Amino acid sequence: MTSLLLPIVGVVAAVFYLLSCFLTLPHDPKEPPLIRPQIPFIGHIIGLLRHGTKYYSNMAEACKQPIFTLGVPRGRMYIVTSPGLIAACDRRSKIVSFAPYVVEFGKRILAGSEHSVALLSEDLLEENGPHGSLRPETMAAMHRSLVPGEHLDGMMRETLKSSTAFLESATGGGGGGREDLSSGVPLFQWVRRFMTMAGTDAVYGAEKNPFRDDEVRDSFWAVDKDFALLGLSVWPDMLAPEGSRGRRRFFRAFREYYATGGLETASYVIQARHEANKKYGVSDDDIARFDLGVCTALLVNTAPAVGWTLCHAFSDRALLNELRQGIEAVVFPRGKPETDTPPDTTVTVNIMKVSETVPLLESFVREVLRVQSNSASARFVLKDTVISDGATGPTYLLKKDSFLGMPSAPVHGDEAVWGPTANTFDPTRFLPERQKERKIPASAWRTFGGGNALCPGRHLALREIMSILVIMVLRCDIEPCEEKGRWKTPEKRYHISTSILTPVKDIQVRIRRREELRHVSWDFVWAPENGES
Ligand code: HEM
Repeated sequence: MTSLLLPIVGVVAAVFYLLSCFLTLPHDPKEPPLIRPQIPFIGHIIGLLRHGTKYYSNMAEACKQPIFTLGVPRGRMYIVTSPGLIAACDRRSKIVSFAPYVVEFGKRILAGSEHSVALLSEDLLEENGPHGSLRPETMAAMHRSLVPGEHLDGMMRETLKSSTAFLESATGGGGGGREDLSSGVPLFQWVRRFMTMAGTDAVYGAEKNPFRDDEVRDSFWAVDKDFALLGLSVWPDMLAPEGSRGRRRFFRAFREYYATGGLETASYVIQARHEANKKYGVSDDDIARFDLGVCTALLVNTAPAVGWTLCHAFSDRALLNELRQGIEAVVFPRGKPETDTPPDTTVTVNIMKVSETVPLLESFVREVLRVQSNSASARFVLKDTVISDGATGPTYLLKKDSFLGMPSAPVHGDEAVWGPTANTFDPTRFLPERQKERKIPASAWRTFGGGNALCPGRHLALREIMSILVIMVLRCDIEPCEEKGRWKTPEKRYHISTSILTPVKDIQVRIRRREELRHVSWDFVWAPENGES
């Protein structure tokens, strides 16, 4: 019997050895420690397919390393969880680069022409500087147009015009409103509807915004729904028919937008991007395709972020009261108008002033984004490089052609960084006075990523979220239809296209105007106090 078993064991060992030579790349002891999967070779892939980006958190929790290597067939993935090493990667962001993902996105999701993909692939290491190739030039244009200042203020005015028009007609001026929100709406879906319009009106100009056509709006969200399948780039019409059709409809709408003078009514960010694209010879057809990328960045995170913000605010009575009191102290310096005030009394609310005067608003929104963020900050190592945590920390070799991820969830839940309350929701965490208590490294708040891929839309996103929060807290009450009005934290769905998660099942809520302020008409504006823009 033993004589029979020995050759079998020998053959199995030889096959295993050959497979491991073929499937796994050699691991240098100078690289981050290797975490072997429970199922040889493919265990990490199965884990990622089953758990999505949550798998990084599971592995980080299990191995408790500041950086580690996951071996996958013919490749390696480095996962970074310590803020010091994240900062080191961000400082090398031309080598530990986001650019290859933009090329893949351009190829697979935007279905760009060979010419435009070649343009995106030029000078990946950015050796020719910020004006030497298409991607850095376009990103420079976006950062320039989305920093706080007159262009951003202009976009905020459009956002408010669009969202308040929707909310006014939905929740009604004085009366019930166009929609019967008091009998229940799915909160995240409802928010997504008006945030889609508000965001795209601000960026493309309300007059010719292609999203004014419901079919274009639905087409965009069909693409988002089929994002992973479209990303496979294999028979999109068969595997993702809705997304593929939606993509064609979207491209057609944006070609028409530019052909009919849309650029003249667009915001500065679209004009600046257009100029950069034209400088490098991107065709009109590809410019329309690139706009699918703009809309994805603009909408897929901001809409669920507003949904979560409303959930957190309205599910905690004490917090809601504190937010209301803070906002009302700015809006009604002489006290709330009496209920017998004439019904046409209009109160003008400068949201910019409110958000500057009530620091709890921004602190609260940042905390919502901390707990609901699941960004991956995916990178590709373009050259062998060595990183270390500070001047004296251990060093790690990162090998060329490896994937590197800096997932936000493990850093956002790290007690060594945030203290013992890391895993609880604390709306005051980001208040300026609390920041003095505990020094949080800038690289520990990863909601908007970092390095040269840092989200250029972060100021716009924060302002949009705070504005909707102020409007809803002042005007409305929201309560779930089920569970006798009690809020229940919904289970979250992990996506590959978004950093902010969405609920697996939407929350059915009743939205009503606040009874005691039913007689007030509101005018929400965004205006710098010095009136410069
Ligand atoms: C709550 C809302 C938002 C969140 C959580 C968010 C988050 C992110 C994250 C995590 C990244 C990748 C950064 C990295 O890998 O290090 C990113 C990139 C980007 N975001 Fe945002 N974002 C939001 C809203 C916006 C908005 C409103 C815009 C406006 C257009 C925008 C435009 C972009 C662009 C263009 C990039 C790509 C940057 C590059 O290629 O270098 N985002 N965002």
